[in-house]
Amino acid sequence: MPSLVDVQSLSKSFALKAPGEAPTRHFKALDDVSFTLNRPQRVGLIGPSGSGKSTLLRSLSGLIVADEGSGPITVMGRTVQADGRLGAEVRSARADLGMIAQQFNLVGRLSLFTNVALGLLGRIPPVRGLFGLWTAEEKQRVMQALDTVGIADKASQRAKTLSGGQQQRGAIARAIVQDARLLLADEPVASLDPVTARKVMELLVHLNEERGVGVIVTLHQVDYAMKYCDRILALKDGKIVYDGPSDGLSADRLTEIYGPEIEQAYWRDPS
Ligand SMILES: Nc1ncnc2c1ncn2[C@@H]1O[C@H](COP(=O)(O)OP(=O)(O)OP(=O)(O)O)[C@@H](O)[C@H]1O
Repeated sequence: MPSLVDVQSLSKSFALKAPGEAPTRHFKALDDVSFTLNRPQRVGLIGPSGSGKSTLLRSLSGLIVADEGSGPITVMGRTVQADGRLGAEVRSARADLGMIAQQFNLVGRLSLFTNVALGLLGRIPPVRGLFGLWTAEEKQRVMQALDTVGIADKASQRAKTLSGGQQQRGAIARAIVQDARLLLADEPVASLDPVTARKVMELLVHLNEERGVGVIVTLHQVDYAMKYCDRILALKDGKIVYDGPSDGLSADRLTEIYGPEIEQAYWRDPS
């Protein structure tokens, strides 16, 4: 069995330049990052602001192309990118990747139902999706996914009229319909209140435990990462400084990783 995701020697540099001037130097946002998920775990990706978390997630999905010489990134054995180029199999690798961002996950003017049904696009002829010609079985699948995340009653509502938490649940339903094997979530609870945030995190745990979906989630709240994830990857200055079980990360180690930002890294869960 190929690993769910494998990242080898991933580096990503950005040019630093003033407007209108040639780049003066390069800055490494990711520096020789390697890790593997051999089974569907819940990985909390943490680290201070600017440590490279989003850059890593975007590299995993092929939205960012890494530096030349970076080793391959594979998802279920298919190459997303290698040596600074997207792989030939990137489209089929993406079919297994679900993505959730902090905001703007859904197309506002489309109904929640249509947004979730768009998760089918990688697996059906595009023209059918374009005209919304879903089969009865597909419609049922969409409604079941909406039911799983608890917002089936909102199916016909335009996405832009949904609350932030409902939109996040819609994005999770879309990943369910897509039958994603790995979910990449970039600060999915950052703009939510603690109660809604908890519900969204619990849905990610459900996806992982009941459906065997691997989850890599960036979180500003270290306590959320420790509570809901079984593995923590901590980044600092673009390097992995911790990769291990959530209960193996001591408060001292966290303070060392976050520095003065540690004060803001906790969102004390009221429960
Ligand atoms: N397109 C870009 N051009 C130049 N620099 C970039 C670009 N994208 C990211 N960076 C830089 O790379 C570093 C890592 O950014 P990234 O967004 O991955 O950090 P992060 O850990 O997700 O931060 P945060 O927690 O604040 O969201 C930062 O210093 C950022 O300014």
